[in-house]
Amino acid sequence: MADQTQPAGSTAVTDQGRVPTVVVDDVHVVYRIHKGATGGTSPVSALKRIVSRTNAPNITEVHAVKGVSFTAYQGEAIGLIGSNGSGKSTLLRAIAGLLPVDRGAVYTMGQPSLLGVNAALLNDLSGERNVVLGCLAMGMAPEEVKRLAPEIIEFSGINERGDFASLPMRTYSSGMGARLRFAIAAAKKHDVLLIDEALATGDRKFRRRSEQRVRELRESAGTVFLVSHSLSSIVDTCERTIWLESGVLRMDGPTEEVIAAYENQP
Ligand SMILES: Nc1ncnc2c1ncn2[C@@H]1O[C@H](COP(=O)(O)OP(=O)(O)OP(=O)(O)O)[C@@H](O)[C@H]1O
Repeated sequence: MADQTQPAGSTAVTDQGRVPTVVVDDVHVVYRIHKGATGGTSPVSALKRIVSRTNAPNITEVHAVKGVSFTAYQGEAIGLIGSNGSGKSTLLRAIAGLLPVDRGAVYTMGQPSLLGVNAALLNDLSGERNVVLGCLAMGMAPEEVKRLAPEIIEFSGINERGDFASLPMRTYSSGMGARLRFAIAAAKKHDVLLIDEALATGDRKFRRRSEQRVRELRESAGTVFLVSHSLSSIVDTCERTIWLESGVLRMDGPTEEVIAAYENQP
């Protein structure tokens, strides 16, 4: 959701001259899972319910994010940590505007870009074609795409073991696909870039390159969020970290302090 209280392009400067890019205000996200009275949501069970006129499906609720609030500023890289199922990916998707919030609100500068390992590229098209489509979809001009495409392919490293850029993406390993997705998204300057585990999928050499790129994106005044189970990636990339547990914000502060508390929990 875009900030409706600020006209586009305005820079409300608060808190010692820092420019806020994302304001998360008491956000709750609830997933509603439809469980059929006769078991399941398949067309077969739905038809059985219709024919037998049994009750509408039961709905189970999962309250994945519970009242989270924080403000992110321009130039910050913020790590999101927490155990499995603590709500990290859900919060990122809510910031990206891909999930509706149940209560509270998210205000962002521009449209945040979510870079996940599942970001959509077309498997039947070559890496090269996906680079072009991905860049056009991010709003780049065709000349800019033409200029940047070789750099993106090189950054992704997919051609290190042969000419994979001209082969369909379905021939890529999952790591190669993730690297290409990262390379495409990182080619553009984003006001707010959300990265979900993408760095963890590359090999060591690629990880170093991508961490360097995250630093550059930060320096070009964007805000970067990084969800990762690799605490070393978070330490190397982020100076601020938010720790979520069971959907609740447990701690928000300098990375070393938050990671020390996370590692020392009983
Ligand atoms: N599409 C969905 N439908 C229903 N419940 C979901 C869905 N996605 C996530 N959940 C639930 O929401 C909660 C938070 O999940 P989420 O994926 O945000 O956690 P996470 O911290 O990113 O986990 P992980 O570290 O394992 O990736 C979990 O209880 C999960 O079961």
